[in-house]
Amino acid sequence: MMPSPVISARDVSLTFPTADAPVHALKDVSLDIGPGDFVSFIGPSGCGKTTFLRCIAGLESPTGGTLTVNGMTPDQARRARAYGYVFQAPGLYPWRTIAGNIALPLEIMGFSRPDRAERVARVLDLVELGQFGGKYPWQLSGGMQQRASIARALAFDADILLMDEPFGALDEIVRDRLNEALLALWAKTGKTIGFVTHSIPEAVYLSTKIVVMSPRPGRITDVIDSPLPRQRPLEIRDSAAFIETAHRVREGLRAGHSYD
Ligand SMILES: Nc1ncnc2c1ncn2[C@@H]1O[C@H](COP(=O)(O)OP(=O)(O)OP(=O)(O)O)[C@@H](O)[C@H]1O
Repeated sequence: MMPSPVISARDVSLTFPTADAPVHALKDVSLDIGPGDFVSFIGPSGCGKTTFLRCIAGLESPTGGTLTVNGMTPDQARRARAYGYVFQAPGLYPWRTIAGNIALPLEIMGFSRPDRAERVARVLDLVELGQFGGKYPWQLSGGMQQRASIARALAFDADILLMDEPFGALDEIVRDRLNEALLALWAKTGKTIGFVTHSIPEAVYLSTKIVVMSPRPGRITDVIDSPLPRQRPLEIRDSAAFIETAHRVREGLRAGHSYD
Protein backbone atom coordinates (compact mmCIF):
# COMPACT_ATOMS: atom_id res chain seq x y z
CA MET A 1 0.00 0.00 0.00
CA MET A 2 1.20 3.52 -0.79
CA PRO A 3 1.85 5.65 2.32
CA SER A 4 -0.69 8.45 2.65
CA PRO A 5 0.53 11.69 1.09
CA VAL A 6 2.05 14.42 3.22
CA ILE A 7 0.73 17.05 0.83
CA SER A 8 -2.32 16.45 -1.32
CA ALA A 9 -3.76 18.91 -3.82
CA ARG A 10 -6.99 18.34 -5.75
CA ASP A 11 -8.01 20.79 -8.48
CA VAL A 12 -6.40 23.67 -6.65
CA SER A 13 -7.07 26.99 -8.34
CA LEU A 14 -6.20 30.50 -7.28
CA THR A 15 -7.39 33.68 -8.94
CA PHE A 16 -6.06 37.01 -7.69
CA PRO A 17 -8.56 39.82 -8.09
CA THR A 18 -6.66 42.86 -9.38
CA ALA A 19 -7.68 46.36 -10.42
CA ASP A 20 -7.65 45.53 -14.16
CA ALA A 21 -8.41 41.86 -14.78
CA PRO A 22 -8.33 38.82 -12.48
CA VAL A 23 -5.01 36.95 -12.58
CA HIS A 24 -5.45 33.18 -12.83
CA ALA A 25 -2.30 32.16 -11.01
CA LEU A 26 -3.21 28.45 -10.61
CA LYS A 27 -5.74 26.29 -12.38
CA ASP A 28 -6.77 22.74 -11.42
CA VAL A 29 -3.49 21.71 -9.86
CA SER A 30 -3.66 18.13 -8.54
CA LEU A 31 -0.65 16.49 -6.97
CA ASP A 32 0.32 14.09 -4.17
CA ILE A 33 3.62 14.43 -2.35
CA GLY A 34 4.64 11.40 -0.29
CA PRO A 35 6.73 11.26 2.88
CA GLY A 36 10.42 11.77 2.10
CA ASP A 37 9.77 12.92 -1.48
CA PHE A 38 11.93 15.66 -2.95
CA VAL A 39 9.62 17.50 -5.33
CA SER A 40 10.77 20.31 -7.60
CA PHE A 41 8.47 22.79 -9.29
CA ILE A 42 9.90 24.12 -12.51
CA GLY A 43 8.46 26.58 -15.00
CA PRO A 44 8.94 30.08 -16.35
CA SER A 45 8.43 33.26 -14.37
CA GLY A 46 4.82 33.84 -13.44
CA CYS A 47 3.61 30.22 -13.79
CA GLY A 48 2.51 30.11 -10.16
CA LYS A 49 5.33 28.09 -8.54
CA THR A 50 5.69 30.49 -5.63
CA THR A 51 1.93 30.84 -5.34
CA PHE A 52 1.53 27.06 -5.06
CA LEU A 53 4.29 26.82 -2.43
CA ARG A 54 2.61 29.65 -0.50
CA CYS A 55 -0.72 27.79 -0.69
CA ILE A 56 0.93 24.70 0.83
CA ALA A 57 2.36 26.97 3.53
CA GLY A 58 -1.06 28.48 4.29
CA LEU A 59 0.24 31.93 3.31
CA GLU A 60 -2.16 32.14 0.36
CA SER A 61 -5.67 30.64 0.13
CA PRO A 62 -6.80 28.75 -2.97
CA THR A 63 -10.03 30.03 -4.47
CA GLY A 64 -10.96 26.51 -5.59
CA GLY A 65 -10.17 22.85 -4.91
CA THR A 66 -8.80 21.20 -1.78
CA LEU A 67 -5.34 21.09 -0.28
CA THR A 68 -4.19 19.14 2.77
CA VAL A 69 -0.86 19.14 4.59
CA ASN A 70 -0.28 16.29 7.06
CA GLY A 71 -4.03 15.62 6.77
CA MET A 72 -4.86 19.16 7.96
CA THR A 73 -5.81 22.37 6.22
CA PRO A 74 -2.71 24.39 5.30
CA ASP A 75 -3.69 26.96 7.90
CA GLN A 76 -3.86 24.33 10.66
CA ALA A 77 -0.57 22.86 9.43
CA ARG A 78 1.07 26.29 9.54
CA ARG A 79 -0.06 26.77 13.12
CA ALA A 80 1.20 23.27 13.99
CA ARG A 81 4.57 24.37 12.53
CA ALA A 82 4.48 21.58 9.97
CA TYR A 83 7.11 23.16 7.73
CA GLY A 84 10.24 25.26 7.56
CA TYR A 85 10.36 27.83 4.75
CA VAL A 86 13.48 28.98 2.92
CA PHE A 87 13.24 32.13 0.79
CA GLN A 88 15.28 33.15 -2.23
CA ALA A 89 17.22 35.70 -0.17
CA PRO A 90 18.72 34.53 3.13
CA GLY A 91 17.00 37.35 5.07
CA LEU A 92 19.36 37.26 8.03
CA TYR A 93 19.37 40.17 10.50
CA PRO A 94 22.76 41.91 10.23
CA TRP A 95 22.83 42.84 13.92
CA ARG A 96 22.46 39.23 15.07
CA THR A 97 25.10 36.53 14.83
CA ILE A 98 24.39 33.46 12.72
CA ALA A 99 23.50 31.53 15.88
CA GLY A 100 21.33 34.46 17.00
CA ASN A 101 19.50 34.49 13.68
CA ILE A 102 18.79 30.76 13.84
CA ALA A 103 17.64 31.08 17.45
CA LEU A 104 15.23 33.94 16.74
CA PRO A 105 12.20 31.89 15.59
CA LEU A 106 12.87 29.50 18.49
CA GLU A 107 12.81 32.44 20.92
CA ILE A 108 9.50 33.59 19.43
CA MET A 109 8.12 30.06 19.75
CA GLY A 110 9.15 29.98 23.41
CA PHE A 111 11.84 27.27 23.36
CA SER A 112 13.97 27.31 26.52
CA ARG A 113 17.50 28.71 26.38
CA PRO A 114 19.27 25.29 26.72
CA ASP A 115 16.92 23.75 24.13
CA ARG A 116 17.67 26.64 21.75
CA ALA A 117 21.42 26.25 22.21
CA GLU A 118 21.24 22.51 21.55
CA ARG A 119 19.10 22.98 18.43
CA VAL A 120 21.23 25.79 17.02
CA ALA A 121 24.40 23.71 17.45
CA ARG A 122 22.78 20.68 15.81
CA VAL A 123 21.48 22.51 12.71
CA LEU A 124 24.71 24.48 12.30
CA ASP A 125 26.49 21.12 12.13
CA LEU A 126 23.92 19.79 9.65
CA VAL A 127 24.68 22.63 7.21
CA GLU A 128 28.41 22.45 8.00
CA LEU A 129 28.61 25.86 9.62
CA GLY A 130 29.61 24.53 13.03
CA GLN A 131 32.47 27.02 13.33
CA PHE A 132 30.47 30.06 12.24
CA GLY A 133 27.71 30.49 14.83
CA GLY A 134 29.48 33.50 16.37
CA LYS A 135 29.99 35.32 13.07
CA TYR A 136 27.73 38.02 11.64
CA PRO A 137 25.94 37.49 8.30
CA TRP A 138 28.15 40.00 6.47
CA GLN A 139 31.22 37.96 7.46
CA LEU A 140 29.90 34.96 5.48
CA SER A 141 29.72 34.32 1.71
CA GLY A 142 26.34 34.27 -0.04
CA GLY A 143 26.32 30.47 -0.11
CA MET A 144 27.10 30.27 3.60
CA GLN A 145 24.34 32.76 4.37
CA GLN A 146 21.87 30.64 2.43
CA ARG A 147 23.04 27.57 4.39
CA ALA A 148 22.38 29.53 7.58
CA SER A 149 18.85 30.31 6.39
CA ILE A 150 18.32 26.59 5.73
CA ALA A 151 19.56 25.86 9.26
CA ARG A 152 17.04 28.39 10.60
CA ALA A 153 14.24 26.58 8.74
CA LEU A 154 15.39 23.23 10.16
CA ALA A 155 15.79 24.33 13.76
CA PHE A 156 12.30 23.46 14.98
CA ASP A 157 12.27 19.99 13.41
CA ALA A 158 9.39 20.29 10.96
CA ASP A 159 9.06 17.25 8.69
CA ILE A 160 8.45 19.43 5.65
CA LEU A 161 10.89 21.86 4.11
CA LEU A 162 9.55 24.36 1.54
CA MET A 163 12.24 26.12 -0.48
CA ASP A 164 11.52 28.94 -2.95
CA GLU A 165 14.47 29.22 -5.33
CA PRO A 166 16.95 29.16 -2.48
CA PHE A 167 20.02 29.01 -4.72
CA GLY A 168 18.81 31.20 -7.60
CA ALA A 169 21.08 34.12 -6.76
CA LEU A 170 24.28 32.06 -6.40
CA ASP A 171 26.94 31.26 -8.98
CA GLU A 172 26.97 27.82 -10.52
CA ILE A 173 29.91 26.38 -8.61
CA VAL A 174 28.48 27.39 -5.24
CA ARG A 175 25.10 26.15 -6.36
CA ASP A 176 26.55 22.73 -7.26
CA ARG A 177 28.08 22.44 -3.81
CA LEU A 178 24.87 23.47 -2.08
CA ASN A 179 22.86 21.04 -4.19
CA GLU A 180 25.17 18.22 -3.06
CA ALA A 181 24.93 19.40 0.55
CA LEU A 182 21.14 19.60 0.35
CA LEU A 183 20.91 16.02 -0.93
CA ALA A 184 23.16 14.85 1.93
CA LEU A 185 20.98 16.73 4.41
CA TRP A 186 17.82 15.27 2.90
CA ALA A 187 19.30 11.72 3.12
CA LYS A 188 20.23 12.31 6.76
CA THR A 189 16.92 13.86 7.86
CA GLY A 190 14.35 12.15 5.60
CA LYS A 191 12.42 15.40 5.24
CA THR A 192 9.76 15.95 2.60
CA ILE A 193 10.98 18.80 0.41
CA GLY A 194 9.11 21.12 -1.97
CA PHE A 195 11.60 23.10 -4.04
CA VAL A 196 10.99 25.86 -6.60
CA THR A 197 13.60 26.36 -9.32
CA HIS A 198 14.14 27.77 -12.80
CA SER A 199 17.01 25.39 -13.49
CA ILE A 200 16.45 22.14 -15.36
CA PRO A 201 19.75 20.52 -14.18
CA GLU A 202 19.04 21.53 -10.58
CA ALA A 203 15.51 20.06 -10.71
CA VAL A 204 16.74 16.80 -12.26
CA TYR A 205 19.73 16.45 -9.95
CA LEU A 206 17.77 17.00 -6.74
CA SER A 207 14.31 15.57 -7.20
CA THR A 208 12.49 12.30 -6.84
CA LYS A 209 9.58 13.99 -8.61
CA ILE A 210 9.69 16.91 -11.04
CA VAL A 211 6.56 18.98 -11.57
CA VAL A 212 6.63 20.96 -14.82
CA MET A 213 4.34 23.98 -14.90
CA SER A 214 3.15 26.37 -17.58
CA PRO A 215 1.96 29.96 -17.20
CA ARG A 216 -1.38 31.76 -17.60
CA PRO A 217 -3.08 30.09 -15.91
CA GLY A 218 -0.48 28.09 -13.94
CA ARG A 219 -1.10 24.41 -14.70
CA ILE A 220 0.89 21.22 -14.35
CA THR A 221 2.01 20.01 -17.77
CA ASP A 222 4.04 16.99 -16.64
CA VAL A 223 4.95 15.10 -13.47
CA ILE A 224 8.11 13.07 -13.84
CA ASP A 225 9.10 10.37 -11.35
CA SER A 226 12.88 10.43 -11.44
CA PRO A 227 14.59 7.24 -12.62
CA LEU A 228 17.78 8.25 -10.76
CA PRO A 229 18.85 6.46 -7.56
CA ARG A 230 18.64 8.45 -4.31
CA GLN A 231 22.42 8.43 -3.96
CA ARG A 232 23.61 11.00 -6.51
CA PRO A 233 27.18 12.09 -7.03
CA LEU A 234 27.46 15.23 -9.19
CA GLU A 235 28.83 13.06 -12.04
CA ILE A 236 25.39 11.49 -12.39
CA ARG A 237 24.63 14.53 -14.53
CA ASP A 238 26.61 12.89 -17.34
CA SER A 239 24.51 9.70 -17.25
CA ALA A 240 22.01 8.76 -19.95
CA ALA A 241 19.15 8.63 -17.41
CA PHE A 242 19.92 12.19 -16.28
CA ILE A 243 20.13 13.54 -19.82
CA GLU A 244 16.90 11.80 -20.84
CA THR A 245 15.07 13.19 -17.82
CA ALA A 246 16.37 16.72 -18.50
CA HIS A 247 15.16 16.32 -22.09
CA ARG A 248 11.68 15.35 -20.90
CA VAL A 249 11.54 18.38 -18.59
CA ARG A 250 12.53 20.62 -21.50
CA GLU A 251 9.83 19.05 -23.70
CA GLY A 252 7.28 19.64 -20.94
CA LEU A 253 8.29 23.29 -20.73
CA ARG A 254 7.97 23.59 -24.51
CA ALA A 255 4.56 21.93 -24.48
CA GLY A 256 3.44 24.72 -22.15
CA HIS A 257 4.83 27.21 -24.71
CA SER A 258 6.84 28.53 -21.82
CA TYR A 259 10.02 29.51 -23.60
CA ASP A 260 8.66 29.93 -27.14
N1 LIG B 1 -0.77 39.04 -4.54
C1 LIG B 1 -0.93 38.98 -5.86
N2 LIG B 1 -1.82 39.76 -6.51
C2 LIG B 1 -1.99 39.70 -7.85
N3 LIG B 1 -1.28 38.88 -8.65
C3 LIG B 1 -0.37 38.09 -8.08
C4 LIG B 1 -0.13 38.10 -6.66
N4 LIG B 1 0.86 37.21 -6.38
C5 LIG B 1 1.21 36.66 -7.57
N5 LIG B 1 0.48 37.19 -8.59
C6 LIG B 1 0.56 36.82 -10.01
O1 LIG B 1 0.32 35.43 -10.10
C7 LIG B 1 1.14 34.84 -11.11
C8 LIG B 1 1.99 33.74 -10.49
O2 LIG B 1 2.99 34.32 -9.64
P1 LIG B 1 4.11 33.47 -8.91
O3 LIG B 1 4.96 34.40 -8.14
O4 LIG B 1 3.49 32.34 -8.21
O5 LIG B 1 4.94 32.89 -10.14
P2 LIG B 1 6.32 32.11 -10.14
O6 LIG B 1 6.14 30.98 -11.08
O7 LIG B 1 6.74 31.79 -8.77
O8 LIG B 1 7.28 33.19 -10.77
P3 LIG B 1 8.85 33.48 -10.46
O9 LIG B 1 9.56 32.33 -11.04
O10 LIG B 1 9.10 34.75 -11.19
O11 LIG B 1 8.99 33.60 -8.97
C9 LIG B 1 1.95 35.96 -11.71
O12 LIG B 1 1.30 36.40 -12.89
C10 LIG B 1 1.92 37.04 -10.63
O13 LIG B 1 2.04 38.32 -11.19
